[in-house]
Amino acid sequence: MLKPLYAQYSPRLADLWALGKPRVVSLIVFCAAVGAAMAGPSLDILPNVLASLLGIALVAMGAAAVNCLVERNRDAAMRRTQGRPLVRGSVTVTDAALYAGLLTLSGLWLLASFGNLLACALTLATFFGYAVVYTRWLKPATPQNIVIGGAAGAMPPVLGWAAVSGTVSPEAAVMFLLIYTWTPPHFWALALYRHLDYEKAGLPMLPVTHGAAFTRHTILLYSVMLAAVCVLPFVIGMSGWLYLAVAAWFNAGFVWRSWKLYRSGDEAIARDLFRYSIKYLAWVFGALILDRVVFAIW
Ligand code: HEM
Ligand SMILES: CC(C)=CCC/C(C)=C/CC/C(C)=C/COP(=O)(O)OP(=O)(O)O
Repeated sequence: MLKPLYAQYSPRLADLWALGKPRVVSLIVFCAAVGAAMAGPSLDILPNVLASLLGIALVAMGAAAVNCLVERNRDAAMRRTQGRPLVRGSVTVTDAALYAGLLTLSGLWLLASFGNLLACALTLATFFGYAVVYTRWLKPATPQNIVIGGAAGAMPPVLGWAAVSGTVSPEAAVMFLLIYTWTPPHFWALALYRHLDYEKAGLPMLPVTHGAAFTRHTILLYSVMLAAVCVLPFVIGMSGWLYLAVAAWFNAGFVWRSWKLYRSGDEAIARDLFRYSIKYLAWVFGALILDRVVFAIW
């Protein structure tokens, strides 16, 4: 006897969870939370802020699931992504589409109901920027994909700020610039030691189109630009000396690793820089909050 279709196939929760790229999204939500905290919310709107952050998390996971859906054939060609649920067939295309739709719509509903329309509209635009513009058009079209598409990834603190204040401000723009300048070296470090994957998938990433030496040089230039951008929160009076000290320490580590990579081209150094880039962003955004809290208590 044939079993009903759903008895033969049932997506495991762990597979659906993986589709939303939870580790990347956790840092995205942390940056959104810092953006929200920097806007100075009063305690009585805390439930609204938490609901808005949950909304941002759900839309970001929805966007990641759409990315996995659109890229399932490219993912099958790359070692790093071969184990993804849609490649293994542990989640069907229909289920992934329904899941992505459910996450995105419930996230947008939370933002519209407990945040405000500006935060909801900006989050929808960010979803479109990553899931459609970057994934569908930019990624296969140009080695500048990450530079242009990075604008979507840089939005989370702006979304957090907008959810609290209902506006966008120079402070939010500075936090945007931090992630925007950080994204290319974050990604190109990984692309350097995964260039064979990208070649196989036919994606025009910088190390594939312009070679490793050019990519290493560009990473170094971006890391110097990033160090300059990192001073901006202090310059515009948004943060104090504590932020500046932590940012200076982590920027020194970033430029030092980029310099070593530029000089040697060793793949182990590229791996180290990629891992460090994640720690870097968490600490620099953490320092924005730490600085605020310490000086409020002082
Ligand atoms: C369009 C911009 C971005 C690109 C192209 C990009 C690319 C990547 C890639 C290819 C990976 C490896 C993922 C894996 O091994 O499965 C990765 C990992 C990661 N990215 Fe990004 N990234 C971008 C933006 C961001 C942003 C904005 C954040 C956070 C604010 C972020 C945080 C992370 C984290 C935390 C990981 C590690 C995930 C893990 O350990 O599994 N990325 N990124
Ligand atoms: C709030 C909101 C809607 C945010 C959306 C922005 C977002 C999810 C950015 C994530 C960036 C990311 C996972 C890049 C991975 O690059 P890739 O997709 O090229 O990597 P892959 O090869 O691992 O798929």
